[in-house]
Amino acid sequence: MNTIIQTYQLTKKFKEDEVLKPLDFSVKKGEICALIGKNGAGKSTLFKILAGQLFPTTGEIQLFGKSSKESENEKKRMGFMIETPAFFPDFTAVQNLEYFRIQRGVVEKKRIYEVLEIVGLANEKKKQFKDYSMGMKQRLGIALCLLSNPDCLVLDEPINGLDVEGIMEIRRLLLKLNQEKNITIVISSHILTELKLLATRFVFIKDGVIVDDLSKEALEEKSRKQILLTVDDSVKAAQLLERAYADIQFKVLPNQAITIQNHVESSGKINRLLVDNGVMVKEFRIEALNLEEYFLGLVEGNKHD
Ligand SMILES: Nc1ncnc2c1ncn2[C@@H]1O[C@H](COP(=O)(O)OP(=O)(O)OP(=O)(O)O)[C@@H](O)[C@H]1O
Repeated sequence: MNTIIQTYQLTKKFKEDEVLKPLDFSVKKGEICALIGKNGAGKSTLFKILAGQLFPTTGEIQLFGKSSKESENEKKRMGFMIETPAFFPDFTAVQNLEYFRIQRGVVEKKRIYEVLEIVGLANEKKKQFKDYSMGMKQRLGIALCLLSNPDCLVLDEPINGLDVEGIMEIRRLLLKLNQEKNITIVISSHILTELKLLATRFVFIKDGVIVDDLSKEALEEKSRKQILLTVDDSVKAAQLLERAYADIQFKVLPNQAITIQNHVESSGKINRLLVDNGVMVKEFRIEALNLEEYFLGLVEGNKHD
């Protein structure tokens, strides 16, 4: 069974507010799948539904090929960190994990020492949770997810608020879990540069809709180039572009400059479109696009600065 998570036409409404539109989201075994979207795009809502913390309004979820109604055993193969767990501030890592181990009644005590070893906290025997750095706290959260020996981890913004060192520690840990322990990972974050270093697949969500779904290679290929043009009337140029290409992704920059992230292969037609409609094109070139701009183009849509 290669598909670990699959949703079919999953929707979620809060009163009249449809925050997930019919969503087919899937994760395959071995992937590190990044879920990328702006605040409020629906990432946590999707994760909470997968974790069983929220009910979907409509739609279906399968975990490891079993429908959610019959997937009690499959749920145990998942580890979720959706909010930072409520650890006891005065407890050490071992005491905190022991509390949750007993509460969940899942595993032998020796697993606590194994997971602390995995997340690099095995030597922090005496330190209380309140004296941990943010990175250590997040790693303890991941250790808690690992207690039940899951095959798949779902982590909602695990690197939020961490400094560079903390982020690197989490990256190393997640890569180790994926590559050495064969754990599939789903991760959301706003730190795009970090996701690029980590993820093998990129799913972009905007207003509850998946707007793109790319492998690492496809993302690199797709985001390689953009058109940069300078015109005498960027507002008119923007209107012409929108009218000619419904799905065009572009940004209007200061000084009458515009960058266009897709339709790069139609650069000649775009130039002619503008000129034929009375826009003076002062500069027109194709340049390399960095990945951040591609990410932002997708999750923000056309942006007029
Ligand atoms: N319990 C709730 N009741 C009503 N609206 C909610 C509830 N939970 C989330 N929402 C709304 O659903 C939308 C999606 O929220 P969600 O937390 O899933 O976004 P997100 O992509 O995780 O954002 P962020 O990056 O800020 O965490 C938002 O408009 C939010 O206000």
